[in-house]
Parts: sequence; C-alpha cells; structure tokens
Amino acid sequence: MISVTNLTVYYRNNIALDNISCTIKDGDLVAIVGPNGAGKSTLLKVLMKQISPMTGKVCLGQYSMKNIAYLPQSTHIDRNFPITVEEFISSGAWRRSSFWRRFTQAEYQKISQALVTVQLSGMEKRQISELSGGQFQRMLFARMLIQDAQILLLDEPFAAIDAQTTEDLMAVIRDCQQQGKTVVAVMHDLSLVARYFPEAILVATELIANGNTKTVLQSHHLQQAGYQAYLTPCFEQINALSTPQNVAIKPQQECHHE
Ligand SMILES: Nc1ncnc2c1ncn2[C@@H]1O[C@H](COP(=O)(O)OP(=O)(O)OP(=O)(O)O)[C@@H](O)[C@H]1O
Repeated sequence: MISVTNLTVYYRNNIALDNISCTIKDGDLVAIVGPNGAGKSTLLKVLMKQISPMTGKVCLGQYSMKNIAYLPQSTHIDRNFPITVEEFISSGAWRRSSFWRRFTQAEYQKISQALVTVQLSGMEKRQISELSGGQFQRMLFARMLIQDAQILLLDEPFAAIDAQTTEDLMAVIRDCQQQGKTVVAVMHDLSLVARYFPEAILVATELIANGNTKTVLQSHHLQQAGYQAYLTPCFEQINALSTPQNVAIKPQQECHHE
C-alpha cells in the first residue's frame, strides 16, 4: 500500500499541496483529479520522489523506487531529439542494462512485445520526430511497459489525443491493473474517470475527497474543489451520458461502481 501522510509542498512561497493524507492499495486503479493548478502533478512527483515535501511523508509499503515507472506529460519531452522509436523505448530498460552493454535477445523481445501491445509494430526504426501525437503517446506507453514496474504513475496520459488512441491505451492500463499492478493517473477528463477508474483522489491544494469514484465525484465535492457546476457534470450525470447506448464502448470494459 502507498500511504501519503500530512504532505505539504511549497514552490518558493506558494503552497501547492496542503496537508494531504491518503492511501492507495496495491493493485488499485486510481485517478488523481482536480482543476488547473490543484497540485495533481505535484502529488505524482512527490510519489516518485522527484520533489521533496516540506512536511509529511510518502511510504511505498513493500515497494521501492525501482518498482515505479513514470509516464511524463508528452509536452515535457523534446520530440525533435534524433532517436529512433526502438532506441527511445529501450531507454525504459536502463535499470536492467547499461549504455555500453549490448541488449540481450530477451530485451529486444520485450521491446517488440511492447510495440505489439501499443499497436506500433513496424515503426521501430522511425525517428520519434516523425510520429503523430497519438503514435508518440503509444510509444511513451511502450517505454513504460518495458520497465516491468509494479507501480505505474501517469501524468495526463490522454491529453490532446484522439478517442481511438485513448480507448486503446485505456485498455493497456486496465490490462496492467489486471496483472496486479498499481496504476495512478492524473486525469482531466472526468467522464473517463467515471467510466474506468474505480478509485479517485480529488485535490484542490487540499484533499477534497478520496476513495470510491462514485463518492468522490459528487457535485458538492466538485464544487468545493472549484469546478464550475455548469461545466462539470457530477458522477450521476457522467454515468448517464456513458451508458452503452450513448457511447460506443463495450459494456464489460466499464468499471462497475458499488
Ligand atoms: N516548478 C514550479 N515552480 C513554481 N510553482 C510551481 C511549479 N510547478 C508547479 N507550480 C505551481 O504549483 C501549483 C500546482 O501545480 P501542479 O502542476 O501540481 O498542478 P496541476 O493540478 O497538475 O495543474 P494542471 O492541471 O494545470 O496541469 C500551481 O499553482 C503551479 O503554478
């Protein structure tokens, strides 16, 4: 279990997270939600120890940092860097290999399998600068997959990508959870959260609510977090919009809230 206790984070004089406490059980699929500037990415960065809190602590339970894989926001990566898709994905295996050691056949097989999973087979020799936005995101997922990590932290994995890529990559996430991995994703699209994430953490510098998504996404919580009611439907409205007759998804892919 990941436990976050009394976490407070400042950037110089500005508070980003104020006394946050929550827990994430092993094997959970959790969305971190909240309006712009709420501290979602900061929380993720503290979980992966990229940022040190002013007070409070994070405990990874039975796991350590080497069990964490991180999928950054794609806008934080230089897409013009001269590197092939295969080379980029192989950087996910750096803990098992090193820059000067040749990759084993098993590593190449892992990369090849990851490319199949994200539907990028045949693109291994392409330069990353030649990929579309959706293909680039699929490649980031492939790099995350070959890390073989038990905890996956994803920062806005579906920002600015098309519906088909979102559905495909959401299926990859759900497969990871079914393999027993813990998945924590910063999400903006609350309808995706309602459909696919059984657990959620709602932050607005402070913790507003966490636990079962149906409870977390109640309208009074969303308003307390600073969402405009007319722009943000609550869980019941989202769920009504997401019934199979209105949305082209397979019913068995949805998560069923208690
Ligand atoms: N490197 C930084 N230096 C100073 N302030 C920062 C830094 N990074 C984030 N902040 C501030 O901390 C607060 C939380 O930022 P964070 O990126 O965690 O929010 P977020 O919820 O992920 O936002 P968004 O949804 O807009 O991406 C914001 O007010 C932001 O301006």
